[in-house]
Amino acid sequence: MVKQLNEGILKEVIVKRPADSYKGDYGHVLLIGGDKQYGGAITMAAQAAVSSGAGLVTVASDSVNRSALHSRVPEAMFVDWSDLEVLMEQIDRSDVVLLGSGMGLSEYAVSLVKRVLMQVSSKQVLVVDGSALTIVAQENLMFPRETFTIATPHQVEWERLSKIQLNYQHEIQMNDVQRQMLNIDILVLKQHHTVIYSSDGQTELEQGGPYQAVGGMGDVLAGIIAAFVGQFKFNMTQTVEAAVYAHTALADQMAAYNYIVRPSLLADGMANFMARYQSNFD
Ligand SMILES: NC(=O)C1=CN([C@@H]2O[C@H](COP(=O)(O)OP(=O)(O)OC[C@H]3O[C@@H](n4cnc5c(N)ncnc54)[C@H](OP(=O)(O)O)[C@@H]3O)[C@@H](O)[C@H]2O)[C@@H](O)CC1
Ligand SMILES: Nc1ncnc2c1ncn2[C@@H]1O[C@H](COP(=O)(O)OP(=O)(O)O)[C@@H](O)[C@H]1O
Ligand SMILES: [Mg+2]
Repeated sequence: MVKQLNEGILKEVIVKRPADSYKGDYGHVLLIGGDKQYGGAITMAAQAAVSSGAGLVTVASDSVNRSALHSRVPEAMFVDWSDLEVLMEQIDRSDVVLLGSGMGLSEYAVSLVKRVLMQVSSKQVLVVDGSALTIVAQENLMFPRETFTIATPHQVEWERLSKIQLNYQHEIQMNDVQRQMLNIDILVLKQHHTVIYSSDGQTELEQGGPYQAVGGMGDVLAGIIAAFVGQFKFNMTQTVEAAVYAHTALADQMAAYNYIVRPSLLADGMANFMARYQSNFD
């Protein structure tokens, strides 16, 4: 049976911060993506990660994106992704690695995806989005068994990965079998009513609408998920459910007075949204 997500998940997961905590308690998130064409995608993911409470955010991207990223998200650190030695050190030091938003499909991107999948260990949580999903499918790669892996495909990315055609993706059982075969711990199958698959079962999101059909909306979701799993020491499935619910609940609120929801504004609105839904709020 597919459960429906509701607002209760936010109060379960988004807790008030202890007074004596510091940035190291809230996760070091490394975002790898953004080629010469898609710098905006990784910038929006970084914006979302910072605004959703990640303690430390580092972006590894094509060097062409450095100043644009810093002008929008000065909180984020930057690594040129062509410096593999530094990048591998950054992976070892991070709690969460988000791979793929705006990464593109170049030969270098393919080699980088292979390298990152080899480097991550049981110490990191891996979030795989966008082009990295297409690369994994095209190159017949496997997600690493020892690393907790969250994949966030839209339906065509899922078709490439799972070989399940779009028309058959309502078959819950079939998607779950493919999830397990691919070593994906949590599958966020994005669509009009997004479904989350994990060993805890399936949950569906009833909220959301076409005002979210804007390029970058998925990149922002990936950044929110990465920040949530980096900071909330809670059941992993529920943490991802809270991230998915928060992303769309805020979009619904913004759509009350906007024809479409700009992903970058949604990213910036997350800190305010989380303050309004945190539990133990005095
Ligand atoms: N500002 C930036 O930098 C941005 C950068 N971005 C980055 O771009 C990279 C490529 O990602 P992508 O999703 O744009 O392209 P891809 O994986 O080829 O899939 C599209 C193909 O699938 C088809 N399609 C059919 N149904 C669909 C559905 N429900 N949902 C989606 N697609 C559907 C669609 O059909 P068509 O629309 O052509 O008829 C088309 O043939 C990725 O790394 C991403 O992060 C973007 O986030 C945008 C903002
Ligand atoms: N009509 C819709 N109803 C509900 N959610 C939508 C709709 N269209 C898009 N979305 C949401 O927007 C996001 C789009 O993700 P994705 O296709 O990866 O975008 P991008 O790669 O451009 O950032 C997903 O979270 C998806 O569920
Ligand atoms: Mg996407």
